Amino acid sequence: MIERPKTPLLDRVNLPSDLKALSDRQLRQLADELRAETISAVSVTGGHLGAGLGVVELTVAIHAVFDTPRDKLIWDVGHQCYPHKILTGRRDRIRTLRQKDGLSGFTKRSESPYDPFGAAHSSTSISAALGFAMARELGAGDVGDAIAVIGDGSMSAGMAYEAMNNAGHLRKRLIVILNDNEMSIAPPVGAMSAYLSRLYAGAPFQELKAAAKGAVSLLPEPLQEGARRAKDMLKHLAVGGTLFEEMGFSYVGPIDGHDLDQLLPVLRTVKARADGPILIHALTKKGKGYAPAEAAADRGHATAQFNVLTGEQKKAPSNAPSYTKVFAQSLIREAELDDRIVAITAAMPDGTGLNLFAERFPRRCFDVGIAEQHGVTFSAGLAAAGMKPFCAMYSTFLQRGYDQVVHDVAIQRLPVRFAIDRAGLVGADGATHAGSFDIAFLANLPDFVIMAAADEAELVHMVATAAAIDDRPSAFRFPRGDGVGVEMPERGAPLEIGRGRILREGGQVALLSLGTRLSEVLIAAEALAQRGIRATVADARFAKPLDRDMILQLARNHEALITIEEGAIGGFGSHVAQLLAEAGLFDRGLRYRSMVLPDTFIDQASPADMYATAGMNAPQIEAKVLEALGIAVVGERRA
Ligand SMILES: Cc1ncc(C[n+]2csc(CCOP(=O)(O)OP(=O)(O)O)c2C)c(N)n1
Ligand SMILES: CC(=O)[C@@H](O)[C@H](O)COP(=O)(O)O
Ligand SMILES: [Mg+2]
Repeated sequence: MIERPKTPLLDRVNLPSDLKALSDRQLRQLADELRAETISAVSVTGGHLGAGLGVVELTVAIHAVFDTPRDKLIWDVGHQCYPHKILTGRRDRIRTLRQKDGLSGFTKRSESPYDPFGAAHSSTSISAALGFAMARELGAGDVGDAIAVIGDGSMSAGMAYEAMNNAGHLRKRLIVILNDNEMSIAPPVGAMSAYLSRLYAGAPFQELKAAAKGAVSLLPEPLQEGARRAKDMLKHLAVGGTLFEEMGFSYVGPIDGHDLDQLLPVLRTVKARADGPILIHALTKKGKGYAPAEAAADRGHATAQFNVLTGEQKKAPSNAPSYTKVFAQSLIREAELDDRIVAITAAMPDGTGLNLFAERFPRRCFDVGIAEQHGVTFSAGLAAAGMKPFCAMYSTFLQRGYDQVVHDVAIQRLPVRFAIDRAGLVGADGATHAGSFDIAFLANLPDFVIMAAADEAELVHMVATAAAIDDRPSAFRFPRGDGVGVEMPERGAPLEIGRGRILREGGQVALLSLGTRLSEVLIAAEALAQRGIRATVADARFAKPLDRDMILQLARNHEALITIEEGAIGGFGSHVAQLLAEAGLFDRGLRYRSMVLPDTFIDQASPADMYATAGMNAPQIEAKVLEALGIAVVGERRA
């Protein structure tokens, strides 16, 4: 178990500059304390545990050797940055991680000068670091070294190679640390992952190669002797380069990323001698030093609050299945009937539920790595060849594949089905992971069919509908978390395309909901009834094509029409407004309001709190109706 040292060094460290006074032996002690503090903090807050535990020694070594914040340390994704936050003046707030008004779970420029570049989506670090490096070369600002720390999973994304390609061409000093723990969220896939494993297996080969190049001193001490001995042998051998060297990087490694006796000398040497792009390959263990994390299938990637002694997580009980599970089970049922159905995930098999699909249909499920752009076009290729691809992505990550959605899918009218999980506000991951934009960025594409599930039963039908749409692209969206507990259909029945449904007849005001705000709308309608206001409630089901007949009827037969959706401006409400304007209904005095996410990025909190901030919970819907009808409420408190 984790033991707290008697004289904590961590108490003497507030900023990285405090590390400069510590000996290497003390840095080792500090690393142990930092690991214990990280575990303790995450046990209280929940969050990304395994990745941070894997970089504790790297974090200490980088801050001990380099001069942050002048040197720019850029963590890829940023989910491993908790130890970094503790060492950079944020220890006093570390138990507010991912909470409302607390520290972000990722790096964030507005939070600290030690976070020079924010992240949360992967594979951006080398590009950003190269930007800093070139700004330094051009004399801009007070910029020292630029150091990107990128994981092996994040190395599967095209952006990382685009950046290395550029860096190899520019040939300026740039430090990339490849944090290779042989894990993404799930075990990593792909040829690159296999290549890194071969480099790992070939550690002695690196000694030989370094010897061949006379670069022995760049190796950590324990490897130097072997390399020296190998030198004679090498006189007669030809030694090839790693992929990184072929791309213009010097390559150092692989080294043990938990051994400060290797990390410190390598980083010091690199700091003293690097004169171009250099990649340090560090081997680490995700979850290192905390047995329950090391033993977990995901190596403790993300966790709820937990008991430090047992590792047991505290999870809230639920009476309803998660939307993700309902999607996966529905897709499996459809796929049992149609062997053209295939599923695609970009490194999120568990998060999208496709792990279940893969168990049932291993040959029909593709994990393409963190490669959303490729995943979309790969799906388009499958569709063009007559398959029925379900491309399952989180709303926020689909953003990365937008040109592919437009150029490869929509323009060619290919029937790719986008299963968009984590639609709407997601909670603790905050603004970077909010699924705010997909309705807007898809609904403006000609011929797309776009659905939003109001509850988990609706989701079953939408999966069946998407399976049946074979002549054009389609998408259905659903939120993070559990359903509302409605009765579930035996199996999905395809919906009529572009038809909504009326759930409650009122007559005075019409509330037209798209997605899971429906339950809040129904609560608001009930509260309005208590005031004697009769509200009609409709579920649009489709953001595209719109149910024109239903919407025009609602507009003509009510004093006011209010739309509500879990998406940013420019989505469903804008399309409804366009329809109403074209039909001349504004000229006839219709009171129309559109409730959308506000034009601001909302920081992390619980989803309910975030929706309160967005003004989209039941009391705020009720207030919107009163305002639209011109009814003043005096002396009432509103949530
Ligand atoms: C563009 C994008 N797609 C997917 C994700 C979800 N995601 C977060 S971390 C992660 C795995 C990263 O693996 P790696 O870089 O090896 O870091 P590790 O967790 O192993 O330290 C994934 C897929 C993301 N953050 N960004
Ligand atoms: C860092 C990252 O991008 C993922 O780990 C993400 O936090 C997962 O989110 P879910 O918990 O919604 O699957
Ligand atoms: Mg990894």
